[in-house]
Amino acid sequence: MKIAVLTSGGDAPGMNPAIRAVVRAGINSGHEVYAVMDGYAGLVSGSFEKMSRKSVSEILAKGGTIIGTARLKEFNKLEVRQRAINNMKEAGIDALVAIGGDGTYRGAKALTEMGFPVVGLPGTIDNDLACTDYTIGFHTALETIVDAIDKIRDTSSSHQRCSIVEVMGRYCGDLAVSAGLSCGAEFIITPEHPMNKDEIIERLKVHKSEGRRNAIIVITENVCNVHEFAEEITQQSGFACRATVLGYVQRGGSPCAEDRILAGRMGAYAVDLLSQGISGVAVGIQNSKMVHYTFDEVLSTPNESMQDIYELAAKIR
Ligand SMILES: Nc1ncnc2c1ncn2[C@@H]1O[C@H](COP(=O)(O)OP(=O)(O)O)[C@@H](O)[C@H]1O
Ligand SMILES: O=P(O)(O)OC[C@H]1O[C@](O)(COP(=O)(O)O)[C@@H](O)[C@@H]1O
Ligand SMILES: [Mg+2]
Repeated sequence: MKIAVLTSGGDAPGMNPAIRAVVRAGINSGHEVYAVMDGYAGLVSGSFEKMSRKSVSEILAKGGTIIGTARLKEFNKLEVRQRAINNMKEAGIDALVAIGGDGTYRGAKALTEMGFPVVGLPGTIDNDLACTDYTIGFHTALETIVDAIDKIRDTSSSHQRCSIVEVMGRYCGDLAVSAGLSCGAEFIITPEHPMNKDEIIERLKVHKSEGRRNAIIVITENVCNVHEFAEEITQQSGFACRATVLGYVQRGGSPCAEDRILAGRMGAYAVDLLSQGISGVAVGIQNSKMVHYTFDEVLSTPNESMQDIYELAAKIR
């Protein structure tokens, strides 16, 4: 079988180990493996490169994705996807492994509905996909955030300030809650558990009156304007407050061991599925076991895998 592999949407640490696993497991199972450059854009332009064992050597520790990624709006058009399928058929490609997040899965579902076999791997720092406990990249981004917040705590405490730290996640609070819990943040604000600003300011006043030197607020992006919120806190709470938007630093860097292993397992599992003639599904990890669900199931199921972490953060705050 000729298998193509692509990475799409926001890059995530661990995408390279996932590519490596698909290539190595594919070749070891007697398949040919092709890389598609720059996500769905490469499918549409027919940008394929045959991979060898050597072309994926020394990439386990590299951040980003060596085959590039893209966001291609036009992929929601039928004629654009048809061009992608025609290009794959012309190159003799039988199946595709698409590594990315929810948008990538929507594209993969659409290709599946057009009759082309696709298997999805969850590659996003956001952890915003259902039917998997973790996505590839989540743990590395979490470590980066924890390291940054610990550093912010040092300077915040020295100056007796309150610090707001905005983290990624798009509309999913999993990074914020996990980082907030790990760093003992005084407040964690997520789309799942938003908090009333007035209540936070009241609690900060109490905090200040108890002689506490600083406070950390971890917040998911897209919840509010953190600079305006910092100004309100400064005006009303008694704490001078600064906001830090962590930004793209969270997406870069060498994948942690957990992400490398997860990516390896998922890549090999995807090849096993295709070898068995199974497609139209996305791979996940649940209770340490590899699982697969249809794209429809993943995209229509609420993402509640971290429910217990949200509850724990509330219990031990
Ligand atoms: N409804 C859709 N139909 C077809 N393709 C889509 C759809 N939504 C997203 N995609 C494709 O998937 C790409 C990646 O999605 P995006 O949301 O940017 O990142 P991620 O996959 O990481 O969530 C998009 O740029 C687009 O090419
Ligand atoms: O790279 P861009 O286009 O600025 O997108 C930023 C978004 O990408 C992410 O880093 C990753 O999101 P996706 O995995 O959905 O692509 C989000 O956390 C963030 O909101
Ligand atoms: Mg996404």
